[in-house]
Order: sequence, then structure tokens, then C-alpha cells
Amino acid sequence: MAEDYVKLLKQQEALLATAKKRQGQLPQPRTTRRELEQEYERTGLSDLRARNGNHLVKQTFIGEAYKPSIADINDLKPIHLRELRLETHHLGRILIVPISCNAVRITAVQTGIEDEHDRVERLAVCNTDLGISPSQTLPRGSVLAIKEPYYKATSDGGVIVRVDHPSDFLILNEYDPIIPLSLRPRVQAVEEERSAEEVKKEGNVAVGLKQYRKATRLYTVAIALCGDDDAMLGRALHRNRALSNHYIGHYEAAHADAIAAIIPDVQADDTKSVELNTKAHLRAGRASYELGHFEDAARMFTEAIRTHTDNDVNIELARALDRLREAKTGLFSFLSDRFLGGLPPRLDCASIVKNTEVRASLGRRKGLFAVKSFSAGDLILCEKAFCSSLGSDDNQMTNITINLNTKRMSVGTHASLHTKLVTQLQRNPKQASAYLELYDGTKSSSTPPATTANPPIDVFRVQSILELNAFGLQDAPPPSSPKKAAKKALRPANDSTAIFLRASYMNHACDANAYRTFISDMLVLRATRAIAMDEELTIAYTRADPASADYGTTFSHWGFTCECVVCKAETHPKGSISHRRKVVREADESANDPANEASDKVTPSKAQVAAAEKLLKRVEGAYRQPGFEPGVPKLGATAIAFWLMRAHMLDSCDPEKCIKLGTTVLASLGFDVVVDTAVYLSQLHEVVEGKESIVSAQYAVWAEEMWAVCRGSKRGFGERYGV
Ligand SMILES: C[S@@+](CC[C@H](N)C(=O)[O-])C[C@H]1O[C@@H](n2cnc3c(N)ncnc32)[C@H](O)[C@@H]1O
Repeated sequence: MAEDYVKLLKQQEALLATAKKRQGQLPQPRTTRRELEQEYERTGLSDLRARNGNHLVKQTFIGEAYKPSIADINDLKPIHLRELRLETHHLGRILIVPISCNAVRITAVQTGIEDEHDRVERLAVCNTDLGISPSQTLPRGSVLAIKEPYYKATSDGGVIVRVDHPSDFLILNEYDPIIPLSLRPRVQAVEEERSAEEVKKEGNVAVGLKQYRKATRLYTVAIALCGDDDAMLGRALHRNRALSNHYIGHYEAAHADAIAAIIPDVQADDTKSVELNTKAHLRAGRASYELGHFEDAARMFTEAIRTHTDNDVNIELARALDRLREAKTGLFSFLSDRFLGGLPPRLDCASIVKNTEVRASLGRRKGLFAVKSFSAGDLILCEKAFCSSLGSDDNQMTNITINLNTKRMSVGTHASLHTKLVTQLQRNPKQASAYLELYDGTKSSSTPPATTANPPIDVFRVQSILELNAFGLQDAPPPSSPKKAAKKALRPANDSTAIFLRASYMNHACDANAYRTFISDMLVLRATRAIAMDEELTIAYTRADPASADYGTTFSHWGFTCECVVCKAETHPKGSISHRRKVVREADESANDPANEASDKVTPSKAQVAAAEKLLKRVEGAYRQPGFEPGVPKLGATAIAFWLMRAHMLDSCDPEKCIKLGTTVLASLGFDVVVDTAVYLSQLHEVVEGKESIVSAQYAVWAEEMWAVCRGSKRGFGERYGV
């Protein structure tokens, strides 16, 4: 499968090179308006998705990166469709065109545009909000401004105006003076004569119709018309816009509007103003809650409750106080031993990150550090996802994203996570700066100083950060067996990915001191051993596969080579590497072979056990190599030693042999944990040494601790092991 992707990447690079050859050309019109209309009526998603067996596969190619336009719309010189040159960014120019077709969502939202000279073109707007229908993103009949337009040759030999950065296009208000007279609607007459009050009423109608984007635009027009003339009306407009902004997810703007709506110095008997302020406080509190600013949310709800004793507000305040408690104490109900209930895929909860700090990490830019000491099993942090894309959102479809800039390929929900992130960052610029601080793979990876208050979001940068920082919510870390790895090449569509702003700063170590797991969209990080204050926190990004021929390139996706003792030993230049890989592969295949089942139902035969014992001996022999001093984990022995331990336990003949095999499993892992093995060892020591066995008790405690490390909490341990 990986070869297929390399082929795809090469194909796209070749297409890009062919397209580049047409750079500067002025193609003649090939399509009529009618043809375009028909094309978009016909086009459905199914046309553009390749089928792979029963599985839908959607491919997204991230083309050559370019920066979003930072030019002011009024400083740009108009350009016509017939002047557009291929493979060119028309810097300093603006395209003002009506939308002439119904928009459809393919990978991007596509439609037809035409100018006043009756020239038509295809338009593709990428990275648009998934929650908005194509017809709302690009409403037919409305006039669009495209800043510094990019005209492209497509892979089928056609041409298209392509917008990658959502901030590079905007739907113009129909009265906007920038629209050429010939494109203005005939009825547009008296905008200047309309009052702020009239426009506000229109906004209220739009709210009534749930057209919150339109309402927000109208309130903005009304605020401009109102100026400083009428403070009361101005506050009312901000109060209304707080609501419409909230509905479209612009929480930062909603909060600012709600605060601007608060009437100062209100007397207690001025019931009308008191009521209006209650509304403003409520809206500010709700916006803060969505932004995870629970302290402010609680303050705002408390203010609202002072004048308004509605039970719903009490519930909202209680919720905000719960979040505050979680963030301060780390006591989450779903982490408690007794909590066994099912959980929604996205949790309503706070994060607790105060025991960690982002600091410089030698040779790795930044890292995450402990600000206090931890014992093994301790909770280090719990972090709610900043943005997540769940496989269940994607309807049994596998997304493949191939980035021609970074040459990285991602499979799973990365494509929709990218679109969601772009939307979220655009809506909430303060949050955007925290995301854009994350590592993007370049040497100068930090946010360039902003030239404007709300700099446009560079979608290519969002993508490269995503590639290096996203966590797969279900694999912590992914399986190492070749069979499972092969399956992973085309992950199931229900794979989920998320961004965690704090946990992303953790660097990799194979013998990591922390282990992450996930409860819904919450990342739970626990210490795998004692951690000193100021020690850097590390996790294993992925478990290297000791049977894989390309062990040394395991971390090439992230652009580093692991220098840990295991990786160094596994790639030691003087070792017989290919022989060891071969023996380990054989042992893994044998342990995972369904014909060698060792379970409560099937006890393996003596011949199978003898064959496995031989294999383990060969594996152990293959590890007598430079670099593998005693104490260095020998990962290739794990699967076969664990299989043997189970087989012997099922046969229940020789507890001492089982203990030996169990300790081989743990020694082979060195840094990893297998709770089953620890529980078995606890039981076996009890059999050999009696009920008072101290080693048995220690294994039992350790097993429970490690269960919590591996799963985030202890819930479920008792049920599985009957304790
Ligand atoms: C998710 S980021 C981790 C935080 C990052 N160091 C930063 O400055 O924001 C992943 C990147 O960190 C670096 N990194 C992580 N673990 C490393 C390691 N063990 N050795 C060298 N570089 C590492 C790599 O550049 C990798 O692409």
C-alpha cells in the first residue's frame, strides 16, 4: 500500500510539473455558462471518489504552498477573467465576479463564476467550513471578491480559479461600492439612506430565520452606521451580534460583543437595563465556556444570577464551577474507580496541565517539562482536545492526504481535521496563535510577527503543523506486529485524530517516562516511572517494529533519528541486523498465527510448544549482538515469550517455568508494560510461595497501577481480573 502512495505522490509531482509548463499562458474560453451550470448540476461526490473494494477512498492533494494575501481589498487593482494567466498568482489584483452556478462540495467547494464580459470559469474554494452547505459558502447570484487570484491548470487539462486560503475570498455586501456598476443589482438603491435601526431589524429577521452569518454581517453594517451617535443602540447591536457570532462559532468575537453590550453604572431599580445586562453577561459567559475560559464563564454567570434567578443559569454556573474544579484538582468523574458508564465521543470537561511547562529542549527546539515530581502511575496531565475529527464523522470513508510540500502522507481523518482546524482558527484568532506556535517542521518554526490584529490563516502551515502534531485517538501507541501494521496501512474509517496544544510539545523517547492514552477526546498522561521535578516528559510516538527491515527509518515522518539504547542497538553497524529481523519476523508470525491459538478454548499441543521454545531460543541467540548488553530491551522476544507463557499457563503444569517466561516478557519489553503478564506473575508467585507472597502482592499492585497508566484510569481492572 505504501508503494501505491509513493506512486500517487510521483504522479501528482509529474502533473504539477506539466501544469507548470503552461505558466503564463492565456487560455481561450472553452466552456459556456450553460455547460458549466449543467456540469455542476451533474457533479456529485460519487464522481470524484475512487472506490477501493467496498471502501470509499477520498484523496486530497495539498499543492504547492503560497502565502495568504495580506493586502487590503481597497488597495488591489481589478482584473478580469480574460486577463488571468495560468499557474500565476496575480499579486496586487482583485477579481470581482458574480457566482453563476449552484455550488457543490467535491474536495473543495466548486462553482462557476462569470464577469461582466460574459467570460465564465470554474472556481474551487478549498478548506471551507464543513458545517456550512456549499450553497451558503458560495451563494449563487452573490458577488465574490477574490484577492490576488490564482489561476491553475487542472489534471484533466482544464483550468480553474483556485482559492486555498479562506481569507482570500469574501462575499461582498450587495451594496459594496467596490462592485462595478455593471454588476450591481438594479434594486440596490438606498443603502446610504437606511438607518442603523432598519438594518438591525433586518438582522433580527435573519436571526429568526437562523441565518446567523447574514445576521452577523447586517449587525456589523448597522454598528458602522450607528457610530458613536446612539450608545444604547450600539450596545443593543453588540448584544445581538454576540448571539449570532456565538451560533457561527465565533466565540472570541461573541465574547467581545457581549462585553461591549454591558451598560455601565446601572441602578437596581432600572429593571430594563438590569435585564439587558443579564443577557450580556449570559452571552459573555457562554462564549467563555466554549473557549475553555471557565473562570471568566463562572464570573459572568454569577453576575447574571445576581439579577436573574433562572434555574438554567444555575445549571450553567454549576457546570462552569465543575470545570474549574477539574482544572484545579484533576478530579474527573470518569477517572474514578467506580465510574463505569459509557462516554460520548467528545467530553464536556476541563484540562489540567498546570504540572507541566513548555521549555527549550536541547537540540529539539521545545519540549514539555515536569514542574513537580511524580511517582509511577501518577496523573501528569489530562487534556481536552483542542480540535478533533472522529472517524464516525467521516461516514466509513478513508481519507488519504498527500502533501506535495512536505512529501508526507496521512491516512485517516487528517483531511477533515485540517478543514475543521482552519475553520476554528479563522473564527477564533487568539486560539490560532497558540496553534501556530506548534512545530511546523521548519528550522524557524515559530509564528512570524503579525502585521495585522487578525492575520490570515495560512492553510499550508496549518497542514504541516497538523502532520507533526496530531494524535491518533485510538492507537496509543499503534501495534507493532507486521500483520497489524499491514492493516494499518489502510486504516479503518473510524480512526480519529485530534490536536492537543500542550501534549504536542512532548518529544519522543522509546523508553519514555510517560504514557498517553485517551478517554473519548481527552488525553490522559501518566508517569511510567518516577519523574523528578524539571525532568523532560517524553512519550513513545510509535512503537518501533523489531521485525521491520526499515527499523532505522521509523521516525523519518517526524524528521529525526532516535538515539535511545534500543534504537542504537537495533541499528548497530556491527550487528547481524537482517538475520535478527528475519528470526524475529518468524517468531512474531508464529505467535500471531491463528493456527497456534492459545486461549481458554484451545490449549496448544506439545509439538507447538516445543517449536515455539526453539524459536524463542533462536530469537534470544539473535540478540547476542553488539549493543544488546544485559538490561537493554529485546523487543523481538516479547511476542513469542508471551505466547509460551500463556501456553504453559493453560497447561497449568509448571509455575516456575511460567515465572521465568513472564520475566522474559517483561525484560524483553524493558520499558513497556503488559498488565496480563504482571497479573499472571502475581498469581504464579502465590501458587509457588503461598498466599503471603510479598512478590505476588507487589505484582498485583503494579498490575493495577500499570492498568491505570495504559488506560488512563483504574476502571475496568476489577472486572477483567476478578479482583
Ligand atoms: C510534536 S513535536 C514535539 C515538540 C517539538 N520538539 C517542538 O519544538 O515543538 C515533534 C517534533 O519534535 C522533534 N523530536 C521529537 N522527539 C525527538 C527526538 N527524540 N529526537 C530529536 N527530535 C525529536 C522532531 O523534530 C519532531 O518532528
